[in-house]
Amino acid sequence: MSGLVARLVVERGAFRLDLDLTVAPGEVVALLGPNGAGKSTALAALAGAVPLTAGSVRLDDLVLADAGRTVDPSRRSVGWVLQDALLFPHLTAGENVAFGLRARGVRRGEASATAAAELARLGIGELASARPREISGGQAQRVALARALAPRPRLLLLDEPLAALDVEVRDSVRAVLGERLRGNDGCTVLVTHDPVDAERLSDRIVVVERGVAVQEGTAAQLRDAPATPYVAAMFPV
Ligand SMILES: Nc1ncnc2c1ncn2[C@@H]1O[C@H](COP(=O)(O)OP(=O)(O)OP(=O)(O)O)[C@@H](O)[C@H]1O
Repeated sequence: MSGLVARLVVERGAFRLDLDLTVAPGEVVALLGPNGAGKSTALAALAGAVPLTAGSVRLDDLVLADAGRTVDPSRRSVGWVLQDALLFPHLTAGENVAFGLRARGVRRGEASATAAAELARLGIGELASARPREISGGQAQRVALARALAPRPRLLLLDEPLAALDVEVRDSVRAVLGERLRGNDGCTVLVTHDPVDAERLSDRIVVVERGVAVQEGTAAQLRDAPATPYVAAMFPV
């Protein structure tokens, strides 16, 4: 079966995450939940940055992780974007985007052409030669998204990618990201505590509270029949 099929069991002190997650190719699934629910832990486990206590992560035909084992990062087709762009300050925007492609063995000319095309898709083609200190926070986050998307990862992990942005900038980056995700054939998992991000960017929302999924569905389904007070508060009628 293609796509992501994961059972994530992670124990961190007193906290236990126990989450089943499947994402079809082309699908965007949002993990929505309050602080400390385990969303970032789930994403880090999918990325191989946190070991599984039990369970497994399978992406297409490859097992990326199971208890006590993760596949070498070079064999994982995974892109990860965090709240802060974390660009390399000494590289231009185009070089930042090309970096991941070069690391995968893509030749310099092809990597820079692909990087330029990806920056253009995210609406910042004119910034390819700019350095991170010359661009705004919203532009930097678009560069970080371009860097993750350019190698066409089979799995894209977005951890609160809009949370650090001002409201107006947030709306425009959300719109461009939504458009880009609609044309993406990989699996995407978006972590957010913002119901607007979840509703606008995902096909399906999984609500996580205290390490477990309490409900899943579209925003309309969650609004119609909220399973917990948190879901009711996030999706008022
Ligand atoms: N490095 C760590 N070591 C031990 N426990 C941790 C570590 N990181 C997170 N935790 C614990 O794991 C639990 C889940 O945290 P996590 O960051 O995954 O939640 P979250 O839903 O992403 O919340 P937030 O929105 O606040 O980031 C919390 O109880 C937290 O204290």
